[in-house]
Amino acid sequence: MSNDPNESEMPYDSCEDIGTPLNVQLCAKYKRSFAYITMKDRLPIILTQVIDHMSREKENIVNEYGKGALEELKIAIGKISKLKNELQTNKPLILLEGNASDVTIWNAFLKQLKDEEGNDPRWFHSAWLATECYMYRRLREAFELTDTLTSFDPFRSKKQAALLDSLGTINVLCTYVKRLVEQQNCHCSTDIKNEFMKLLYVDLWGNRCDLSLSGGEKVLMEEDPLQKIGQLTEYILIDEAEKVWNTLAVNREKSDVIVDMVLDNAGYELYTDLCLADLLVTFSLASQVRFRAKVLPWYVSDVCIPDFQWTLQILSNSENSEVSALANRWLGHMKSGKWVLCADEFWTLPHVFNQMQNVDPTLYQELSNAVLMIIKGDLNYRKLTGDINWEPTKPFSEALSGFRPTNIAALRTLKADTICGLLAGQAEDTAAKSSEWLISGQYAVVQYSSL
Ligand SMILES: O=P(O)(O)OC[C@@]1(O)O[C@H](CO)[C@@H](O)[C@@H]1O
Ligand SMILES: [Mn+2]
Repeated sequence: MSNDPNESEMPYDSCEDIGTPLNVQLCAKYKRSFAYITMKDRLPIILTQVIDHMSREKENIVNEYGKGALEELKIAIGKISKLKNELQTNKPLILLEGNASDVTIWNAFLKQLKDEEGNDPRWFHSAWLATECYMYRRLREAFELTDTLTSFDPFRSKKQAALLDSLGTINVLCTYVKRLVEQQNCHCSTDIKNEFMKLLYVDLWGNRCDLSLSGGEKVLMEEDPLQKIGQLTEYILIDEAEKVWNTLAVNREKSDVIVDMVLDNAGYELYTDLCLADLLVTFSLASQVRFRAKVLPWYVSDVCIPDFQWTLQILSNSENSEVSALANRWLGHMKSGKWVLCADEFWTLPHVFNQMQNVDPTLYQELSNAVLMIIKGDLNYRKLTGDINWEPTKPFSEALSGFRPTNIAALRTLKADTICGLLAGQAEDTAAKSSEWLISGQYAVVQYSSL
């Protein structure tokens, strides 16, 4: 039993004082896992911040959502407080209420989520992926069941601040991208490849900006991203960017070349996604980019439809003429159909990706029509590789366990204790440099799996 005085009050009955065993799904019952730290400390902090935000902003919320919102705010705060208590006292996960389209799938999932002894699922004793996704879905339920707050996003102000706090870096990147795409005819294919690689790495490191990991604390971007990527090469543990380029180059200027970009965080990361997507359509590496956003507020900073639309709008109204011009160019891509914004329920279900073909065959089929899926971020990587504590040298394509709708590029900064595809000894060498290498966001991978 730990000597943590707080812990003795919490019934973490059979949490084991070990790390996650090999080839087992990440779970908070292993006290030396990031799952345990997340469940015990990080998620309660995020829920507390939501409650504080709602209390502090109640007048503004009532102004925006109507006076009926005041009473419903109080009820929602009560539900979120109850959710936090259930989590902290390791209670069984209860079924979702309401008739939202995903409730049936969620509840079927929860009913099969028994533990080894066939007991009901609990926060510290069921798969971390399931319980953390469940927390965000229960948070959504607190608003979904109201009359006035059904569209309330408790993370909206944080996501908007994440963009506004990065305007310095955005301005620098904008100057570079605007000049690049406006001189589109004076670049030979070598140039285009070089520019693609630069924006791919800028997009990769944009994933460091994640408010879930930071527990909602601001993540400021202040430097020149193009300079910065040159200094970060050593932190890319696996770099298959060349294979990503080759998949695009071989299909360049063909018709019907679709690239799906599965988005992660709003703010600066989304801006880097848009910059990369502009290069893809401008230099005919893709005839269409389909952005895959979330249908509900997710892991604090993930992109929902309103966040995407707000980002384009706020930038198109920027006082900086270059930022405004580039954003208007992007609104043009949306209007022309070169860019499409999609939101699919699957990305906010608890399922790992190799279950997609059964759970959402339509989405799987759609993705199969793309030449490439660019999958952003840590949570998506965890779902992609089954959220299993693989041997670090497990080949990436094997870890996908049969999920292969098309060619896949995963761009991830490491923020959870699972990895695959490393060379022999690479995990040990990196751990010797930084004990937090798997969870700090300091290291990254660009991993590729061909169809
Ligand atoms: O997917 P993202 O935004 O890159 O990271 C999501 C994250 O912050 O949330 C989970 C832990 O709470 C981990 O997957 C990771 O640390
Ligand atoms: Mn995220």
